[in-house]
Amino acid sequence: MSGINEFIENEVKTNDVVLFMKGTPQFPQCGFSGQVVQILDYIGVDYKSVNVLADAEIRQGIKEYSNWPTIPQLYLKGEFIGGCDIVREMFQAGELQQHFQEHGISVRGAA
Ligand SMILES: N[C@@H](CCC(=O)N[C@@H](CS)C(=O)NCC(=O)O)C(=O)O
Ligand code: FES
Repeated sequence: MSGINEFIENEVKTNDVVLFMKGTPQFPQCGFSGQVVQILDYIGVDYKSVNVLADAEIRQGIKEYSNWPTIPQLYLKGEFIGGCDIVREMFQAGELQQHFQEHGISVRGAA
């Protein structure tokens, strides 16, 4: 396994929620990444973010890791959830919040 794969695996296994994105939550560098940040902030979950624009190897490596061609990529407990479209659709259906809760992640307004 390459060093990049190990780095990615470590990130997604040691942090409950990880968002691979362009830019930072404070300053997203792309609207797709920004949308996922807004949804996660609205739901009120804590998450680790990784800026793929800071490292070309991570930008490429994360696509191979998940077999998904684009950024952003959201992970929950080591599992790839999806990109912007999937996250938005799940959020609008109330499924994202439910999914987090089912995995023991506290969300805003939940007991
Ligand atoms: N429909 C995608 C939108 C994300 C997307 O198209 N990302 C592009 C542009 S930011 C991307 O990551 N391209 C490959 C790259 O920039 O490395 C989703 O649901 O996440
Ligand atoms: S950086 Fe251009 S669409 Fe995301």
